[in-house]
Amino acid sequence: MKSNRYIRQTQLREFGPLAQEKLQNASVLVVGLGGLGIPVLQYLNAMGIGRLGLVDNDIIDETNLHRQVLYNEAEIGQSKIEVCLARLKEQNSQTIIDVHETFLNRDNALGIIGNYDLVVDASDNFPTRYLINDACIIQNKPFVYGALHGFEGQVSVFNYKGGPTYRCLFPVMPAASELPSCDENGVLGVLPGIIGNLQALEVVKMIAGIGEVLSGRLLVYNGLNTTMHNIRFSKNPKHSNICILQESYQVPCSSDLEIDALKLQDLLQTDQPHLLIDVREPGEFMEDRLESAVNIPIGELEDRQIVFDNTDKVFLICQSGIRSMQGKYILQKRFPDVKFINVHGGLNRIRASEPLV
Ligand SMILES: Nc1ncnc2c1ncn2[C@@H]1O[C@H](COP(=O)(O)OP(=O)(O)OP(=O)(O)O)[C@@H](O)[C@H]1O
Repeated sequence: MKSNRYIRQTQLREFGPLAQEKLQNASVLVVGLGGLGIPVLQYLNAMGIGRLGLVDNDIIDETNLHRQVLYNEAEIGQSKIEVCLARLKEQNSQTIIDVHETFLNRDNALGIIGNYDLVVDASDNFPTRYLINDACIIQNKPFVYGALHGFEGQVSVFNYKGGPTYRCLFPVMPAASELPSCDENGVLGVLPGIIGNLQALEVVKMIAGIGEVLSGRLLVYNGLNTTMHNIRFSKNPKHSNICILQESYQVPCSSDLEIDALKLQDLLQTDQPHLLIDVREPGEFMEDRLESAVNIPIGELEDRQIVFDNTDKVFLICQSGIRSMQGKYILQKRFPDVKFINVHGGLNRIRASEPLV
């Protein structure tokens, strides 16, 4: 008997029964069953992706519940993958679901990823993200990236039809001191829902062959002022020719290349020559900026001419400290003799500390 299950999406002229059939024939691996992975899986499963792969080895914690909305109170302490499997089966009995009850690592990545058409990175750490990137390059699979920090989220599609990869944008893994500390890992429950849904949409567009895939563009969503910016970037063959996985994927130990945003203003008032580069988009810069900042959007850092004069320190700032950290890597590679310092916490941290007028 013909089912009406997908009729409300097959009715869309640009989508139609053919695209539905493509979803049915597709396989997608989702790495991480947390804040991002759950909305991704619920929608891909509901929309009729034929085969889904789940990877995670975590258990449900009470602090997950405000954003990982598939899990409930009675399931605290239970395996995420088991609970997910049961829920997804209830939701759509036709989907084939593979479970990989493990963390993706250097030894299992190629074996697991090789079985799927594309990968969704819904993890929460840099080693996993770089591992997924490298394994996807080796196996020629696209991967959909999503990341969160505070009220900001990022989405992109890497390695799509030979397009730019994660390393074209962020060549090397940030060092330990450049990562947000544990007490700054807060996330508003709804934000992963928004970012995860954008990831799911990119998956569906790629498989169905509709719309314009977010390849070569980093979408930055700011939940506080409800803005979305696209940062364009291109392929860099230096960073995208990968044939084997690295020996290990670990956050490197680190140095002193970061300053707390609250200390920045004191420092700017000293006589020491400095340059403060704001790597946000021009629209964001016009809305709010520090007085001495010059604006060079992150997408222009690779090519724009920059004059350092006698400056021995260059500070990089953005809204939350994430894009500026990424900008630091781009500039450090271009100008190895200059000291670039990321402003940790960015403008958000400075503005939050100011008294209300
Ligand atoms: N290498 C990996 N392989 C598979 N899953 C991973 C890997 N690294 C992280 N994950 C999973 O990705 C998910 C990320 O979820 P999320 O960012 O919402 O945070 P969490 O780890 O559940 O919670 P918290 O950060 O509060 O401890 C987690 O379930 C985590 O176990």
